[in-house]
Amino acid sequence: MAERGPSVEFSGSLTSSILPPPRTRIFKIIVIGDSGVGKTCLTYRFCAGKFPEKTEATIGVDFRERLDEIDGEKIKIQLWDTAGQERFRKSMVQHYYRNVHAVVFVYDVTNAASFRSLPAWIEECKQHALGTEVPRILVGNKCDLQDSIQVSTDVAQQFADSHSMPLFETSAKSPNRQGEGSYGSGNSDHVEAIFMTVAHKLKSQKPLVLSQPPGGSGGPISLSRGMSDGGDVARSWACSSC
Ligand SMILES: Nc1nc2c(ncn2[C@@H]2O[C@H](COP(=O)(O)OP(=O)(O)OP(=O)(O)O)[C@@H](O)[C@H]2O)c(=O)[nH]1
Repeated sequence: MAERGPSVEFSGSLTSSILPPPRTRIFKIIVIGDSGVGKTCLTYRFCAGKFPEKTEATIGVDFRERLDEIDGEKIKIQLWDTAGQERFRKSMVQHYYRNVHAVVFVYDVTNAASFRSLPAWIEECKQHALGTEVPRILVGNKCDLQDSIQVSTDVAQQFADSHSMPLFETSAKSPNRQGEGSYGSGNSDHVEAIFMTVAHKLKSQKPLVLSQPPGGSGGPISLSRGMSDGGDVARSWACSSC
């Protein structure tokens, strides 16, 4: 009869010193819309906490990241600031759409053409196999320019409803006008709250989708299927915190 070897019991503290530290989940959120609507400024505002002094047209894509703790879990919110100009997008476009967790469509409330372009941006997402299971939101930027508004909240809301997206109106430049939180008669949302709402939404979807070991971007990235709900996620969520 074979002898049993010594049994080893791990105490809680020993276990925790042996197990690798928990991985940091990464949420990849792409920000798309016409050139000049303020994608760079919005992503900069969220990641750096301020409005950039000067911006230039994005070429290809820029990444901005922010590490947050949501319900006790470290989450890396990775914003992909994509070029609005066609000539700066071409070679990169397929990279934007790989392993995307959420999409932020941006238009400029003072530029009706940027609003009319939205169906084309939605179509581009569709062509890259991004379905409605991937949470999408609509952001009307530059609400600080109250005298130049060309896209009313009503019209934007109808569009958002017809595409099952929550609508947020904001300003990357002065997101809450010294804390008043509103422009004119409408409400405007903080840039911070908008992206955090997306992150909370993603966090509430169970499976690990894209993860990276702690300690930076050098390590391997592992992938697994996400979006357990199966149903039409975009239809079922809205901003609760703004
Ligand atoms: N008043 C005002 N101006 C803004 C706001 N957001 C951006 N801008 C200005 O709009 C211009 C374009 O902003 P960007 O963030 O570079 O626009 P973009 O969408 O990233 O443009 P591309 O990189 O070409 O796709 C800049 O001059 C910004 O200063 C805002 O909330 N209010």
